[in-house]
Amino acid sequence: MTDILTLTRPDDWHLHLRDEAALASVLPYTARQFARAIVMPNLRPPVTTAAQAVAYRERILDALPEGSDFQPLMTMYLTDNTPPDEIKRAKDAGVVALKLYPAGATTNSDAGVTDIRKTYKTLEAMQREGLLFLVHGEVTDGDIDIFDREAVFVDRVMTPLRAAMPELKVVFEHITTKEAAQYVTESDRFTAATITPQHLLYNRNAIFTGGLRPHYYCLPVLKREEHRQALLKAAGSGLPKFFLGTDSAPHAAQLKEASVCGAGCFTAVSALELYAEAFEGIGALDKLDAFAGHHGPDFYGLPRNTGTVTLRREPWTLPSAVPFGEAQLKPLRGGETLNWKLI
Ligand SMILES: NC(=O)N[C@@H](CC(=O)O)C(=O)O
Ligand SMILES: [Zn+2]
Ligand SMILES: [Zn+2]
Repeated sequence: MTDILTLTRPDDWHLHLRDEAALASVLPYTARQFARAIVMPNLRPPVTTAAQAVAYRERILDALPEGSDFQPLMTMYLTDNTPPDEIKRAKDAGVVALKLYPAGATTNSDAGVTDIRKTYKTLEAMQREGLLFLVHGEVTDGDIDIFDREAVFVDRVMTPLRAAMPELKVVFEHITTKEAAQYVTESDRFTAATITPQHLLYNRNAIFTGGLRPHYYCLPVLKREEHRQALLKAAGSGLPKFFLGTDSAPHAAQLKEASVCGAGCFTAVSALELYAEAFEGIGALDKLDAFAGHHGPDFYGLPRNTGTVTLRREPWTLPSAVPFGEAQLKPLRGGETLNWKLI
């Protein structure tokens, strides 16, 4: 049995850092575990211009702990009205990707895209400039069952999008279904996917075990066990199309535990430990290094990190709550024992 895991210093290819006091509270956890992260733009108001992305990057760098060399990789929020010529400015500003939030799909998505065809001119500019397109892959029609929204997105949006924009690099973010895993597995080298720790570790029963558990509620929502098994197979396959993206999404505990609970699981405190548990569960610990440290930078066309991090088999108790500005934040699995520990 392996007791020490040495991994290439990893990156988080899907992360929510928020802003201001919340940003200052959560950033150190990610900066401790990861060298770089793709920072999601769904602030209020969203990050829709290159200038806003540059300003947000400055706020992140200012909030970093002394001596940290963590690097935020910036994204912009695509709207129906993002002008194609903003893409050149984004590229020059070092923005690496734009994010698709179908309007109304998830947390802070009200300014999102109402019909993807409205954005095709801008997507063409991205394809030309080599910016990536990151998609929250759920349709939002009220008549589609929430558990089917990702599978329907594959047919209604992904397939036509790929045909229209064949050389645009697309990351299908936080995939949750066997349909999405299969779609990405069978697609060409321009399509990849991130997978979260919660979708590898839990099926939808986790939301309802002994009562309603808001901290297991994220979007896309946890699915049936057969889907979790398909995600484990994809993550543990060694295929370079699948890589680590925590989707760590902090919401104050008082808002998670309210009559209407925001979507998002906060996993930044113990992300690598949670992935190690998931990979160990399927006997694929040897595949974690490439999933966490190689496939992401290779797909983004960025250098892999040098240096390593070490996980040790050592039981420890995850704090049940951590400060979040003036409020509190409850990590997924808080108060429970984890078997791996980042040292
Ligand atoms: N994943 C979530 O449930 N929530 C994310 C938004 C998102 O990634 O969809 C958030 O910003 O809170
Ligand atoms: Zn999302
Ligand atoms: Zn997210």
